[in-house]
Amino acid sequence: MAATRRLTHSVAVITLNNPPVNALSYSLRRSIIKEFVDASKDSSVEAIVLCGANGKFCAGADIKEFGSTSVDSVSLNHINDTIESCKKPVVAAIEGVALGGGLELALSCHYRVANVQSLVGLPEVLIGMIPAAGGTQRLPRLIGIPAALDMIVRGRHVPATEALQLGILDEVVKTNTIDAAVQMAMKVLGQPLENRRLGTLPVQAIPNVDTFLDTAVKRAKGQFRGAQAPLACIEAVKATLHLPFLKGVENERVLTASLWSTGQPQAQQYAFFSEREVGKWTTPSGGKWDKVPPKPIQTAAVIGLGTMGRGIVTSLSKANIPVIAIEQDAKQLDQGRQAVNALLDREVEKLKLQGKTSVPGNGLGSVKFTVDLGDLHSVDLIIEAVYENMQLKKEIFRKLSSIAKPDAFLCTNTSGLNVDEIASVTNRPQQVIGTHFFSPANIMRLLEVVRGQKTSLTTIATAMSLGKTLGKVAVLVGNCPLFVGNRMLGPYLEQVNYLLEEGSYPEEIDQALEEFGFAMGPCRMMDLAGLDVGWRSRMEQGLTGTNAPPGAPVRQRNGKRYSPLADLLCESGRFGQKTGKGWYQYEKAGGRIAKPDPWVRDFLDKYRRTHQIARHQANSQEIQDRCMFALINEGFRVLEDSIASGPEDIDVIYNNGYGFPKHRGGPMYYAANVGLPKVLSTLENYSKANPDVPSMKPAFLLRKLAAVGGPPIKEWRTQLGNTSSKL
Ligand SMILES: C/C=C(\C)C(=O)SCCNC(=O)CCNC(=O)[C@H](O)C(C)(C)COP(=O)(O)OP(=O)(O)OC[C@H]1O[C@@H](n2cnc3c(N)ncnc32)[C@H](O)[C@@H]1OP(=O)(O)O
Repeated sequence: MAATRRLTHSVAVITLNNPPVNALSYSLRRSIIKEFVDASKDSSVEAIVLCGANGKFCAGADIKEFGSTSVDSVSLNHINDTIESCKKPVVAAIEGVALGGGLELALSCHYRVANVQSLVGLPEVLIGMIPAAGGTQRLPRLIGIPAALDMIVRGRHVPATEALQLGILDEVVKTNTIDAAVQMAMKVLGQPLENRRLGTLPVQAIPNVDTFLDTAVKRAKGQFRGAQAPLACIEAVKATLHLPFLKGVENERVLTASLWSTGQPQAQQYAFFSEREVGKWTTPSGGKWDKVPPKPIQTAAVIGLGTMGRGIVTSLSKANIPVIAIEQDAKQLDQGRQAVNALLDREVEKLKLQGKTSVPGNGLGSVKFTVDLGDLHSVDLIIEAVYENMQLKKEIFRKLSSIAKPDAFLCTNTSGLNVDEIASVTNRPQQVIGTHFFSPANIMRLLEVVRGQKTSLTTIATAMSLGKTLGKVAVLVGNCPLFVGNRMLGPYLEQVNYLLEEGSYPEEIDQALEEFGFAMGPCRMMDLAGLDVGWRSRMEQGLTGTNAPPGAPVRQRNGKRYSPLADLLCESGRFGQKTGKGWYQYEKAGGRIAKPDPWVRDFLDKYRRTHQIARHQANSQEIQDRCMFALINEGFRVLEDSIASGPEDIDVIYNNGYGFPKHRGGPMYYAANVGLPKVLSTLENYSKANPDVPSMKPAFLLRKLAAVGGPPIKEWRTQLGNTSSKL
């Protein structure tokens, strides 16, 4: 990891080289400053170009070095100030990415030339930080407060063409970026540099700036629910209005220290690295991500064009994979076609904004709509996405066995059905795998890849690689009812129901969990998903309806506590958003604006009277603890059963599929942070008082880890040691 220097004409080209992304580690920074100072002193050098090796400019500070106690004598701020004040023109040649400290470095150069394919941005907020190497001070001085604030608070990766329009870049090129930067350096020789030093420029005034910033704070509080970094970003940008540049940079440092003390950056950086770690899957049979090459997927098919199927088709097309989309009859096919086309139109609009419409077909894979399963004879991978019915799925997989080419992969999009049972009806169980997409599938980042007993390593590698191609974060999980995410949701929602029975109202529970940081409280989530889904499943399990055991106590099943509340809502036609009524009332069937419903309050009050339940109104802390610890406890059981290979996998699933607040790291990271002994004792107390709620009985693994003092999360895997593996 070093910066190297060569001379082209009279231009010194300094190349940052620290694979894979030229992160600004301590040693790279030391090397950059040495080469830069040497070049600026060298009389044969008239101008300097900064560029990155391996087609990338720089992805910013080395996140792995954050929090390290080593003395940092070469700060990025020092480098940036040295560059900016250089008397020779300095040009940044941006290829690939200039992110975070990478863009801050480029902003301290006097000119910026970028490749048309490159992305620039200040995404520090996504790892719980602010751009603290002068980014919050230089960018507003360059492009104005509104545009800078938008980029910094959202952490957006901005395509080069947009960055050119914003004024971040001086030139965008399609061919050799470094040559273009050298040309630019030669062209500007002799021109004054004063107005190119962003740190010396005033920030452009905007009308009603205070109102503008207050609105930004309100919006960020609503949108990011408890995350401190977006607010600190606004605070830092605001300082450009009343502090001189150097004081503004000092303020960045103070804000960073204060953020660090909240623990949120550490949690978000754990989440960042966990997302990358889950791609490095292993299996106990010795399979490993870097040993098993995936098969290329040139064509794909999706069976079923309901909500999930439409999103999956769109997702494949977006990744430029030609898709065959299948429905069972002409009417449903037509509905599916219209819906997919509408989704694809939106994608084209987005590509237009990114200036990417010159690619043939707009860079989208073609979609062929058909009702003929026979059309699938030559596709590489088929995703079945019909509704959750085992018999129907088996029937389709039986047919696919004879239709699909022998080496085709068969995927089932299920949120919890047994992948082995589906695979068992095929002539190729080794090529069958579960791909659990999350709705809307063209937007949600999570993909649970569910491995069956007979799934081959090549099939795993191919499904995991497909997930990456689709821009998703794919997590390999074992096959058990409901897999990881939905399985953990069970005990969480059980607590929600018990809290409702005991005296909380839906809006109080939602408020407590939204304050915790969840994107959506559980009652609104159940309304969105449809209360009838769980009701049907409970009927099938014989817990309610005509199959329920005759004479069973209303609030008990098989000796365990049972809440019939959701069944009663469904019996009165309240299925959630789709019927305009559920735990809330909506403006119309299919409406989205949830309003507390006096009917529900009345219903809950009557229910308590009928069952003589003394009202207990839990406060926010109790609601959060009971729901979170129920979720976490099941997470430990998932680990005991080896359904997920580590706590990071669970956290990635929850952060990306269930709206868990990333600034808390994920449920398992949160547990480690709260302290496992505390989680254990809370569960023990609850369990003693409620022996009929087995889901709250502390998991064995939780006890085991708490007994050794609750080690840091990165040490948990070693304790998982001897568990029998289903992966
Ligand atoms: C104050 C704070 C300042 C000044 C900062 O600069 S904070 C850092 C700001 N930068 C970022 O947040 C960028 C983070 N990186 C990314 O968004 C992406 O990695 C990428 C867009 C740069 C590349 O994406 P992709 O091609 O998909 O590759 P991966 O994400 O898988 O990354 C490849 C490996 O590089 C490691 N990596 C990436 N960025 C950093 C970084 N800034 N510091 C340290 N390491 C980084 C990443 O973990 C991958 O590592 P391996 O998994 O391969 O070991």
